[in-house]
Amino acid sequence: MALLAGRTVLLRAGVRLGAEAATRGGNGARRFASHRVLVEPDAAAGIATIKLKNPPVNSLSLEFLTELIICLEKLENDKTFRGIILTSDCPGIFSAGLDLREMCGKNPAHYAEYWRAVQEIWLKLYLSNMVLVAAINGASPAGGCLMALTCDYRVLADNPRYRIGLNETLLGIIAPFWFKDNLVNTIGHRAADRALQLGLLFPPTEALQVGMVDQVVPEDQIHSTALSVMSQWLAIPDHARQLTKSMMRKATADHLIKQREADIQNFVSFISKDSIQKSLQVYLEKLKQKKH
Ligand SMILES: CCCCCC/C=C/CC(=O)SCCNC(=O)CCNC(=O)[C@H](O)C(C)(C)COP(=O)(O)OP(=O)(O)OC[C@H]1O[C@@H](n2cnc3c(N)ncnc32)[C@H](O)[C@@H]1OP(=O)(O)O
Repeated sequence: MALLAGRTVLLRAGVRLGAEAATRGGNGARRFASHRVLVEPDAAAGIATIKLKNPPVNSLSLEFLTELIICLEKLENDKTFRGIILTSDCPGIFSAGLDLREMCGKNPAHYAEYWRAVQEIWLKLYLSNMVLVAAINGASPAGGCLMALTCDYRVLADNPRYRIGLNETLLGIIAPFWFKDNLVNTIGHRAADRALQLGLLFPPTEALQVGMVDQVVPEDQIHSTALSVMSQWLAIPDHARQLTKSMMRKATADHLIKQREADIQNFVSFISKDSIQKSLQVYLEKLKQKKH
């Protein structure tokens, strides 16, 4: 995949992305943005803040995931940056998780392409050499929670509506083994067993108690807290921290890498089942009717 600044690019995945915009930020650093992924660089500090902007709920569509993957590749390859703060530009929502419309009423080739992108974003985030701090400023169910779980540190804004967890069973679907592995590594086996089976979405106090997040702070302090955590982590020599991160995470990532194709086939056959399609459609319909 290649990104040509200022041009429209056609990606291997067949997703057409709009032109990349580049402007100068307040500190003179280059600010770049795709349609849905805003990047605010602070070159002097070596930190880039990624703001997810796919309204209304930052659902992870194929196009959105593709933009995010490209953005992470660019930052990973740019020696200026040693840390990323991952946050949302959509008020009250970090991310609603995978886009249910990508998993409903499509063909097997589409499901396979979509799932490969989901795997890719997880691997990119989970194995990033940079320090990743999630500044979770909104609700964060399922795939939204998974993205946060890939980070090295999670700060959650203190608002009871901002629930976080892997709620897949509530939709009649099953979190894949690598979602489970990531959760177990974060909160331990017993808590993950309970949380996954019940599809628990934890409000901030409980999320902190169970270890799903590392810190809960008033909403207006979320970015400053993320910055101060980042500076602690960046005080560690990169090579030592990176090798340690890799030692801690490699086995979990390899578990997926070794069976990526089988995992895709498993997803495609599961999601194509009539009963699963029906459950997802009913769930989507309920979401839509909630307002009326
Ligand atoms: C081996 C097989 C393995 C299969 C594993 C598959 C793994 C899947 C992991 C996932 O991530 S599945 C997605 C799970 N996500 C959710 O359950 C979240 C659902 N959404 C919500 O709970 C709420 O929307 C919210 C995030 C709490 C926000 O609430 P709010 O009241 O602010 O907004 P809404 O009115 O509910 O939604 C606005 C708008 O957005 C649509 N929408 C919400 N979530 C999604 C989504 N995940 N995908 C697609 N669209 C979504 C919602 O339908 C509304 O649409 P409308 O057209 O404006 O009515």
